[in-house]
Amino acid sequence: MRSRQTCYIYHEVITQSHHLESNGKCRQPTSCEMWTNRLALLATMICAVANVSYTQPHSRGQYLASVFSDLTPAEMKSVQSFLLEKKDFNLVSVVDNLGKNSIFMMELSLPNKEEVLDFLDKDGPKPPREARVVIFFADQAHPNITEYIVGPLPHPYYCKPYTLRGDKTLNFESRPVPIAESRKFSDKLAEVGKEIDHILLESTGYSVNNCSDHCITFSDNAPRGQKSGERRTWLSLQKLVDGNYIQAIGVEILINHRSLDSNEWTVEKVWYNGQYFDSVAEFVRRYERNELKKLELGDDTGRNIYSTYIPRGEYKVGSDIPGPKFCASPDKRYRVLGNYVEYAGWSFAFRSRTSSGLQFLDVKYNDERIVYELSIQEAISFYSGSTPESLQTKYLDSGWAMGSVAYELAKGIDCPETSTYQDVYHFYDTDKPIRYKNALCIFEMPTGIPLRRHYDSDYNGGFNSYAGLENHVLVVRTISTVYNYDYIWDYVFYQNGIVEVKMSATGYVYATFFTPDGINYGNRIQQNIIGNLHTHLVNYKVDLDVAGKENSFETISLRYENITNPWSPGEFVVQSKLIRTEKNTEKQASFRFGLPLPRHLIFQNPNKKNKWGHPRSYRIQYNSHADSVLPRGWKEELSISWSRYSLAVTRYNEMERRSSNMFLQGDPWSPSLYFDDFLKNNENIVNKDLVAWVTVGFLHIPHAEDIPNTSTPANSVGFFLRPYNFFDEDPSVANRNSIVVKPAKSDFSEVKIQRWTPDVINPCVSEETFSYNGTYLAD
Ligand SMILES: Cn1cnc(CC=O)c1
Ligand SMILES: [Ca+2]
Ligand SMILES: [Ca+2]
Ligand SMILES: [Cu+2]
Repeated sequence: MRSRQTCYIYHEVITQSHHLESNGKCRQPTSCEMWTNRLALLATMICAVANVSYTQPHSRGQYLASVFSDLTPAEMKSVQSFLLEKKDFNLVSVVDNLGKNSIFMMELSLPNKEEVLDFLDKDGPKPPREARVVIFFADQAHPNITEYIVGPLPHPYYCKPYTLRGDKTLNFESRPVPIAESRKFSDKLAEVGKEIDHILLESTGYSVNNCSDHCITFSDNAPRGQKSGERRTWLSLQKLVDGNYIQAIGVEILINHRSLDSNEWTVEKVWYNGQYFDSVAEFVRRYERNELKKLELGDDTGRNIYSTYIPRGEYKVGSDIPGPKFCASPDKRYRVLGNYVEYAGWSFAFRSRTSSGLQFLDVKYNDERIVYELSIQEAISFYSGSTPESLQTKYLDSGWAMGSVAYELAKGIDCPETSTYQDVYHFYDTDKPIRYKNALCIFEMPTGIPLRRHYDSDYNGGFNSYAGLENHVLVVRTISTVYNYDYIWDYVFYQNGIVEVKMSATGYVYATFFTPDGINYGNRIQQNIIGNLHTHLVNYKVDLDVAGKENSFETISLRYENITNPWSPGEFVVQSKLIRTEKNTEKQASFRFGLPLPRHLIFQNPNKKNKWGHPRSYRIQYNSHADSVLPRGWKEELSISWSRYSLAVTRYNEMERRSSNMFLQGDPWSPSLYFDDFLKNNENIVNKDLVAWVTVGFLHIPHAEDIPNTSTPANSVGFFLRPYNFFDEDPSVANRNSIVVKPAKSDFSEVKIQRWTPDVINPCVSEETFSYNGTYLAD
């Protein structure tokens, strides 16, 4: 019997037998229990025949959310076995096989939204589970990358070409660099090292071969060339010490690795101390003849500490005492059932998409859907510099396995110890599913600022009342480490219907060797190091379904008006007036990046009104400080055309599931996905299923304090989804944690405290009961 496989037959039969209410509770307890027992037995038997073990979903919500759950390791293995049996595919292991056919990646392929909604909302059939599989066919007359849909899971019998990218083909050179290819970079460097190690040793004290504790490593950059079809990568040589990313030694090498036979790879250029050479031989010859400006880094004993975490210096007040810790009661106020979460009014499903990262689905508040999908699409960092690598670097991180590099979270540092941690499985550049232990955390926390409060003074040293509500939020977090950088992805669910989406950047900056003109592109952040200017941009897909799928989009701006003062004739009053503008088409609803946005951006259902007659709406509010990274249409810019807009609103289209993909990094010049095409037909967006494509980011000019790491404070960007006349009042009024205090005696010697939760004394709740005085009289 296969392990960890979920079989939901029982639940489906139960649901369809109408013994369950839509909330998953038994309608007629006695007969339901009887059915439950009988069907559980039946289900166990059916599942056993189907060779899968039976797991009972705990709630209807969990059962429904399973339509979005990532592939299980068992499903991945069954897809792999099914494909390996296809003789015409001729698949072999990814290990050490540049020129062979192999499975590169697989992940869940979501069913169409229509089908999913039918299942979620109308008791329709559960759509079959399918995998999207990326295969590198290297061993062909025309090597190609082909994507397939394999299903139904867990026992696949079909394999169909993936058609959701339309007719755009994938250029073979656009494939991400697999580990097997990356290892060949090391081999090539070792080969080059044989010719240049004596120079490296003399110049830097470090070498590639026979180097003991003075070894050289490298970072490879991208894009890998200047035009479509190229695979030419600059390697920047660095000291192999902790924090090698900020330990460049002033040597960069350009490798042409287009051939699938690494013996045919060539070194096309060498850059050394600001000078270019056309070959390794030319470099060695000119060095030996003293025809170049030599590097002299000298003895670096004790000088590498800057890139480490080893404490140095001292605070005024000693920090050798452990700091306060996060404390939570063991009775959690949220429920995590597989990929389904419930918290306060919220419920949602989530998954950790291998290709691009976290994706939230079917996000509901009080059982009403607000967002169908909220997901990361792409994270980029485009650089400037004076060294060949830095002026070339334009990273599109989904080309660097952004979704699959969410590693183990450290309890108490990356997330509170008391969080719920989940393992995540990926099948990416591997021959078997890989478990990423504790790669995702979910926790509730107090924000340390009230959600709302009011102190009602009597303006005479006392008060009429005090009332407040503590602000607790639920956070779902993963952290992707894309080589040097660590991106912390937070999704924060507030009790008042707000969702905050936030990316915080930390980790090592990407830094290059100091050259005098480097100062035009960054700050000198160590003796030999420039921190190069770059812009981080993140694109998100937000498929809001506000009070239904049929939505419209409106902006609100302010305009000054100059009117006659009605109560003082002859006087004029200047004030702001609301300008509400409904945007009718996709082009009207796309806003140039870098230009100020209208004050409010509102998604609404014009046919559903709140109690006060306003269309029920959600608003997107930005926290972003970036400008564009390249002129429109310039070469690599074509691959990030989503970055032309801080917001683009499109009509939902099943063919427009994502704005980016893992192949654009490899060929940004003739992109296999061109976001601007989504807007080309300029569809009408009034009363339609709408999708918002949100771009946020920040300019980063690394400075001395980015050593050793970029720190999270002040390096966060994101946006809020906030209710805007969606409710009739703040829905956090349902929260029972409110506290109201009123004087019980006119001399304030006693107060009356009103509360709706027990006043518990417990170190994780509080160390003393709540008390309040309220007066502000002099002692
Ligand atoms: C190699 N690489 C790709 N992306 C990064 C993060 C940003 O600089 C690094
Ligand atoms: Ca369109
Ligand atoms: Ca929508
Ligand atoms: Cu940065």
